[in-house]
This record gives sequence, C-alpha cells and structure tokens, in this order.
Amino acid sequence: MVKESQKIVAVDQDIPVIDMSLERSRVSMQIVKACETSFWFDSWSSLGCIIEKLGERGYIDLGIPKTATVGEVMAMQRRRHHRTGLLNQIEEEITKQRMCNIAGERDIALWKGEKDSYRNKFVTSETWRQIRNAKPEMEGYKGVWFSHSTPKYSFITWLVSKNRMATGDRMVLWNQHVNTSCSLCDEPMETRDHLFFVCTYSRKVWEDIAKPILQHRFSLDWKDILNYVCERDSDKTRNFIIKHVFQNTIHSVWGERNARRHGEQPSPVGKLVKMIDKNMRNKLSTIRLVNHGVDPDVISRLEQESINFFAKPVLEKKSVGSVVNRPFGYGLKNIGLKGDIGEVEYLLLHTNPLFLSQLSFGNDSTKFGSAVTCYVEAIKQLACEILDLTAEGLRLPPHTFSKLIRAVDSDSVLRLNHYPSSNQFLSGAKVSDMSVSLPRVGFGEHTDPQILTVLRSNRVGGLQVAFPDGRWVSVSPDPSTFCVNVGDLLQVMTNGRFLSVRHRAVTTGHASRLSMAYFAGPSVHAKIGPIPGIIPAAEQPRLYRTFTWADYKKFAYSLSLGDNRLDIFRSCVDEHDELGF
Ligand SMILES: O=C(O)CCC(=O)C(=O)O
Ligand SMILES: [Fe+2]
Repeated sequence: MVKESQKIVAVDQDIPVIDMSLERSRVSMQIVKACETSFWFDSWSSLGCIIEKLGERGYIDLGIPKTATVGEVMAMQRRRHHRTGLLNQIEEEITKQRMCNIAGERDIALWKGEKDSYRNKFVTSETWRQIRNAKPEMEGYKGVWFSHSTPKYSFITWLVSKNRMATGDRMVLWNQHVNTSCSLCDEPMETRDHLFFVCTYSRKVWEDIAKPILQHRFSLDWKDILNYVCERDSDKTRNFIIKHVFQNTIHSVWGERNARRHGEQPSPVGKLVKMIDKNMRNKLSTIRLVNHGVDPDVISRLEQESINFFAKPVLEKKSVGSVVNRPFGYGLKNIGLKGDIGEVEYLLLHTNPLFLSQLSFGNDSTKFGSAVTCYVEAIKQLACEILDLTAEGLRLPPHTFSKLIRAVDSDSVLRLNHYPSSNQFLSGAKVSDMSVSLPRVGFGEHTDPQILTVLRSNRVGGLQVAFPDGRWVSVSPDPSTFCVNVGDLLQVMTNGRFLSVRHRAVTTGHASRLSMAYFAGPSVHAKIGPIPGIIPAAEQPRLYRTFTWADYKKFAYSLSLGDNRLDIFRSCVDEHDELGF
C-alpha cells in the first residue's frame, strides 16, 4: 500500500517529488480493513503511522517484523505489557482491531480528501492539495503565472514582482561601492519601480507598446500596472495579450539593462519595441477560437458526410474530381505537384457556389453538397469577423481584409483531410509490419498561403505548430473549437506585423483523424501588398512588393510544400504602388 501511494506521486514528472515517508501521516490513503495493510507503514489506527511513532527500534520493542501486515499481526500477536505508555497504547489498538474481527477481509483503500473526508475514488487534485504545503497567495500572481505564458518571462516577472532582482538599491546593500545608477537613463539610484517603467528609456518602450492597448488605464506606476494586469477581463484574448506584453517588456528591459551594464552597445527604443511586437505576433500566429457561435449541427453534418465519403472505394472517391481541374478534387498521399507525400487522403474543394454545384458525389450528392455549402457559409462569416477584429486592432478601415473574402470571385477553398488509422493505412503496410506508435508525416511542414485558415479537427490530435525557437508544439485536439492560422497573404498585407505560422500534421495511426480546413483567400486578380496605413512611414521599410494572388499561386505551384513562398516577393526598393485599399 505504501508503494501504491508513492507510485501516485511519481506519475507526472512535472509534479515535484515528495518524500512520502514525511507526508504519509497527513496524506493520502487510509486503510480501514486489514490483510494487505502494512502494520508499520500504513495509517490503520487512530495513532497514525506506527513507524513514525516508534522509529525502527519499534520492530524489536513490539517484536513485530518490518514487513508484517495488520492481518498477520491480528492473527499472530499475543498481547504484551510494556513499560512505556505508547507501546501499551499500540497493543490496545491491536486488541481493538482484533475484536473487530477483520483479519481475513480484503483491504479497501480510501483516499483522504477535503475536510478529512475519505472516499474510494482517487482525485489527483485533491491529493495534491493534501500533500502540498499551501502558502498564502502571492500578490499579483495572476500577472505572473497564467496559461500559455512563456516560462522565462514568467520567471523574471516573478522575481521582479518580489523585488528580488539585482537592482542598484539592492546591490548597494551587499557592496557599498557598487555603481547604483540606472544604466538606461543615469538616474543615480536604480530601483525596481524606477527601472520598470519610469526610467526615460523603459517608459518610452512601455508607452509605445502598451498605450494603444491599455488606453485610459495606461500607467507608469509599477503597482497600478500589476493590479491592472491581474484584473479579469471578459475578453480572454485581450487578457492574454496584456499579460504577455507586460512580461515581455519586463524581460526585454531587464535584458537591455544587463547588456549595457556589461558594456554592450545600447539598443534604441525602437529596436526593443519591434522585438516585443514580433514576439507577440509570433504568439498570436495561431489562436484557438472558443464560443465561436457556429451551429454544431452544421459542423457535425459535414463531419459525417466526410466520414462517409472517405469510407468509399478509392475509385469512387477519385471520380469526384473528374469534372474539375487539379489541384481540386480527391488526392491520395500526394500533396501539391512537387512530390510531397503524406499519410493523408483529402478532398480539396473550391468554395465558389458554381464549382460546388458542378461536383457529383454519387448518390449522396445533394446531402454532401448542402453540408459543404452550409459549413462554408458559416465559416466564411466567422473568418470575416476575425478579419474585421484584426483590422480594428490595426486601426485600419473595418472591412479592409474581409472584403477580399466576401468578393464574389474570392478564391477561398475547403480541404477535408483524412489521416487513416493504422488498419486503414494508405501505404498498404499491414498493422503488424509497423509500429503504430511512431508518428508519421501526415501533412508536411508548411505555411498556409491564403489570408487566414480556420481549421477544425475531430478528437484525434496531430496538428503541430513551429515555435520561433524551433520547437514543434502539439495543439491539443478540441472539436468544439477552431484553430485560426495566419496565412502568407496576411503576413504580406500587414507588412510582417502578423506572421504566417509553420505547421504540420503528424499521425500515429492510433485512430483516424479528420480535419476540415477553410482557407480564406482573395480573388485571383486581387493586388496584394503591405497596406499603406500599416507602414509607419520612416521607421519600417516596406517588406514586400505588390503582386496578385494569381502571381503567388503560379509561383507556389513551382515549389515544394515546405518552401518559403514569400521570399521572392520581398521588396528591395520602397515602392508606392496603388493598392486600391
Ligand atoms: O490536418 C491538419 O491539422 C492540418 C492540415 C493543414 O495544415 C492543411 O490542410 O493545410
Ligand atoms: Fe495548413
């Protein structure tokens, strides 16, 4: 039983290791009945753990071996009289248990929960609460620890909020001759509250970054800022952005301060602002949409139709594409025209109503067609809402982006991807031939070309997103939400303020995965380039030249899936084309 409770603590490597011999008496498991219960190490009586009361000497004093169970002691032990009261008390407990006559019964493990209640169900969170030593909540902890925070930023913010950084006022306590002045502005005493965000340098950084977000709540006072950052905002995205920007600024200002102390060249305010802005954009290249308002029926209808479709024989599936030109229609393993291969089959559909009306899905034509149409209509609406919010955030006219999607000749597409389970693997390998737990490439690494992608998958995971530091991070599957990815065109139009996100899908074959990706694109004739309102005149050069979506597509077809398709559109000179926005 003791081993059992130790195992529980060791399950998750992220949970700190806890010495159960110290915690056992307070914690987890109580044994009310006896034959597998350790006499010494389980808490079977009102005295708690006997080993903790007597120590190892107790084996001799009581004449009971270390490995004895309560059941064995009940059966064998004859009552003895001792000189010490505690030993006699234990003898009494043994007698009491014997009178209950439980020796031969099986154990029932009860887990100690809140308010000292016991139940036979194990709940990790309750056990964790029992074994941890809860300290009072730290002031401002909500601004320090939050989900999806960047650990290195949270860590520094934690130290700063506890005022534990080696600022001038603290260093002078250890060494009177230390230079206490602020390395950023030469103020004679560098304190936490001065460095963040009163100093002329960090104040400018904070103003540039945070004023547009915080507006009338903008402040330079450390306490005010921390309080505001900890407030709950009903808008979760805004909440996240504020916290992240706050932490990122602290991290960057501290980095700049250290660099200067160590004799490095000062960075101008603009450089730091750009860096923080870029980090933020990287964080937001993929977002998850919850409470999106799309009718679940519309989603499940298309999901069911897709399942039915992919269950058909390959020849039948291929016939769907017979009336349309490549790349539309059914695809099996081959992605694009350059030999990219994945463990996937898909159906690529143009969302133009005329195109959809030309498709034939055999007997199920009307049902499939109407499921696709309803889904596309709902997701297009959602994509436009997101794009309008994006335009608002960038202080651009409201429909700057969405009007491209709403255009009658918008080139938006829908791809239904099916990653089969191991017994359906497309390569023809038998289950026994391969290790199903080794992830295989389902859809190779790439960025999505269009403006925005709205992606939904079933309960099976597989989507991974590349982080700037090179890590691949798995996106947990949640069929009730959508993942929204920034596409190449949005990167161009925002002159790199948003970055298209590199992602891929892997498949282990444990279960069949279905994803539905709506790619919101403009008309093929649309001119794409950085939107004039977004280029802050002298500070940031125009990163891309103007091109049409047709130009991009033509070029993209000549490349492999993972190639960078934007490099050739990078501008060398500062152009001033008429974009018509
Ligand atoms: O299936 C997925 O999760 C990703 C698919 C994808 O990236 C795509 O279709 O472009
Ligand atoms: Fe994609």
